[in-house]
Amino acid sequence: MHIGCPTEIKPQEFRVGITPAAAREAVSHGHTVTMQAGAGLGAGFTDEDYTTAGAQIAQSAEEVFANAEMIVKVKEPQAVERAMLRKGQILFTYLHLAPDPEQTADLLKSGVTAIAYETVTDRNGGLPLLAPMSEVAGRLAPQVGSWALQKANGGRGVLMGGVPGVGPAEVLVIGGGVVGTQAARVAAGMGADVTILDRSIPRLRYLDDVYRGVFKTRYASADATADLITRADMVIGAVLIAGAAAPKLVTKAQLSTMKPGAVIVDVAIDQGGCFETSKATTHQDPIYEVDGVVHYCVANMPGAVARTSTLALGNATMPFMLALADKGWKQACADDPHLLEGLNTHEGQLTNYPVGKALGIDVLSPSLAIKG
Ligand SMILES: NC(=O)C1=CN([C@@H]2O[C@H](COP(=O)(O)OP(=O)(O)OC[C@H]3O[C@@H](n4cnc5c(N)ncnc54)[C@H](O)[C@@H]3O)[C@@H](O)[C@H]2O)C=CC1
Ligand SMILES: CC(=O)C(=O)O
Ligand SMILES: [Mg+2]
Repeated sequence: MHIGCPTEIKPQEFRVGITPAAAREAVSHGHTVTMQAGAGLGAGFTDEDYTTAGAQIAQSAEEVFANAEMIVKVKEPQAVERAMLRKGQILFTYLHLAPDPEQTADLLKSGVTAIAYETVTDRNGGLPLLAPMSEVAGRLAPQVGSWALQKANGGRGVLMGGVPGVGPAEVLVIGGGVVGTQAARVAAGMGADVTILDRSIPRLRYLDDVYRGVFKTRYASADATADLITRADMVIGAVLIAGAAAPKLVTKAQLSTMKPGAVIVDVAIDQGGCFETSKATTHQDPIYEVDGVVHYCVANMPGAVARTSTLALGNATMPFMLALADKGWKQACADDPHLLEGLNTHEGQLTNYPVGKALGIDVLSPSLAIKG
């Protein structure tokens, strides 16, 4: 199969969809890999690293999109990229369609067969292609949040760990999955007083057992959320219902109950965000203020640490990319029901139920799509 990997064009996105190691494996399986010139530079990989691995270099994105049977990327295709997709082509990348009707309409119109990293599952109920980036974003969240807490950035001027005689920052993490756990670990490591809220009691039990008091856990009732946000210096949004639009857990009216200069880091922004006042921002202009509360809502946080993120994402996507290339998407998805859950669009039809529900679009069952 001819696999193509363009340079990411989302603002300040420095990751790349294929590492030289993944290119080498694909070539050793008999596939052709074409990288857009310079695609790996932001992550520290030169064109020579790719040609040494057996890949070819194309001078433009147009050339990559025109020739590849499968496009492997990181972020959702931007409008100019969507215009280059076609029926019969596979797109393997993050999509986050539930909060994005425009992108969904374009993908359906193109006829492309789109497999979204974030809805591929594993046998433990996890999301193996989201998890590595959730680990990165979770570990970054207290780091960017503590920067936003500084006075010059509009924050309360509170130091995460406090100092002897002065208490630490209070950090509330809503959602104790991959992002939430990593965020809580790092915030606690910085010396903050951390509480995790989750709706899953088994998950709270696991966190309590494993972390033994490094942070506190609370059940995420609306009452507990309303109470804890009034005390927090930083609130990190980390909930997910796979594929679906994020539930709004803090309303605009509730912001006035928070401390002036408190910081919200809404990591769940890529699924629409879990604060009513969240809107996606970029690394170039990451924060804004609503009712005295600083909001950080960057939808591609891992792009900030592109080298680490590219290596972690590449490790996770490679076996799936190889299966798609070796067998073709229909056989690969027929053999692996977890990969089939990644199928979001095929030949003009939506094939993911939570996305269909969020957008009010009829869904073709993915198991019928592979038979068609
Ligand atoms: N902004 C960015 O750059 C990035 C964003 N993300 C996003 O972060 C979000 C979280 O991802 P993961 O941690 O991997 O998901 P996960 O599935 O591991 O964890 C989500 C947690 O939220 C909990 N939850 C669901 N509804 C809840 C509610 N109403 N109240 C409290 N808890 C609730 C679940 O029980 C689960 O423990 C996703 O939207 C993901 O796409 C991930 C990576 C990068
Ligand atoms: C998960 C995601 O959206 C990202 O890594 O950018
Ligand atoms: Mg996005």
